[in-house]
Amino acid sequence: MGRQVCDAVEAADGMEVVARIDVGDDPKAAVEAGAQVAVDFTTPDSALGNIEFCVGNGIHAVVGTSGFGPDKIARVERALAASAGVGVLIAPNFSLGAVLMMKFAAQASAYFESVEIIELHHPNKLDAPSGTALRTAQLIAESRAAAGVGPSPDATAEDGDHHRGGKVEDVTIHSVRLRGLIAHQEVLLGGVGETLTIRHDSLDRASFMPGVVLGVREVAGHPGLTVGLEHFLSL
Ligand SMILES: NC(=O)C1=CN([C@@H]2O[C@H](COP(=O)(O)OP(=O)(O)OC[C@H]3O[C@@H](n4cnc5c(N)ncnc54)[C@H](OP(=O)(O)O)[C@@H]3O)[C@@H](O)[C@H]2O)C=CC1
Ligand SMILES: O=C(O)C1=N[C@H](C(=O)O)C[C@H](O)C1
Repeated sequence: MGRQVCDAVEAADGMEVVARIDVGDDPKAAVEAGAQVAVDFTTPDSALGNIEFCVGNGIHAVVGTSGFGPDKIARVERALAASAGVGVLIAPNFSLGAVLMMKFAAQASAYFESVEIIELHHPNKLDAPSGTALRTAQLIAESRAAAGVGPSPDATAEDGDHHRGGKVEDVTIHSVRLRGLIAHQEVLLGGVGETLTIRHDSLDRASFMPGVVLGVREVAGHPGLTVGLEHFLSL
C-alpha cells in the first residue's frame, strides 16, 4: 500500500511526495521536508506512534492502517486535544464500493432478523477480523439499536473452538484468508423466507487510491478526528 499510495499522491494534481518513511527511518525527515499531510499504511503496532508524532508536529494524518479500537482512538483524541487545527482521518476502508457496502448493510440490517459478516482477504494480512468488518459490525449495531432490533437468533449451545466465528457488538464475523484474494466482504441478512447478500470486492489495490487522495486533499479542512471516509463524501 505504501508504494502504491506514493505513486497515487505523486500523480495527483497539486500534490507532491516530500518524504517516504519506511520502518527504521527517522520520521523527523517528514518534518524537515515540510510535509503538510502524512499517510500511514503500516501495522497496528506502529500506526498510533506515527499519528502521535505527526499530530505533535502539526502534520495532518490520513490513516489506513487497521486495528483502531476504542483505546487507540482515545489516544488519538488526546493527542489532537493538544494540537488545535490538526486533522486526522482514520478510514477502515478507502474504496468507494466498500464505504457504500457498509452504509447499505447498516441500513438493511434494521429490517432483517439475522445478520452475519464474512470478510475474505489475502493470507499476508496481519489482523483478523479486518478493520472493515469491525466497522461494519459497529455501524450495524448502531442501526439495529436505533431501530429496536434484537440480536440475531442463534441456538448454538456450545462453540468452544469458534466454528461460529467471533462476535463484535453482537454481530458474528467470519474471517477467511486465501491465496489469490485481495479484500472482499459479504454481509448476509436473513428474514422469514428470504435472504439478502451485500457483497463488495476490491479486485485491485488501485480501488483504495482515489479515497486516499481525497483524504489527503480534505483532511486539513476537517480539524480533529474523523473516522470513516463517508464523512468526506456526499453520500
Ligand atoms: N483502509 C484501507 O482502505 C486499507 C487498509 N489497509 C491496511 O493498511 C495496513 C498496511 O497494509 P499492507 O500495505 O498490505 O501491509 P504490508 O505489511 O505489506 O506493509 C506494511 C509496511 O509498513 C512498514 N512499517 C511497519 N512499521 C512502520 C513504521 N513505524 N514506519 C514506517 N513503516 C512501517 C512495514 O515494514 P516491514 O515489512 O519492514 O515491517 C511494511 O513495509 C494494514 O493494517 C492493512 O489492514 C490495507 C489496504 C487498504
Ligand atoms: O489488509 C488489507 O488488505 C485490507 N485492510 C483493510 C481492513 O482491514 O479492512 C481494508 C481492506 O479490507 C484491505
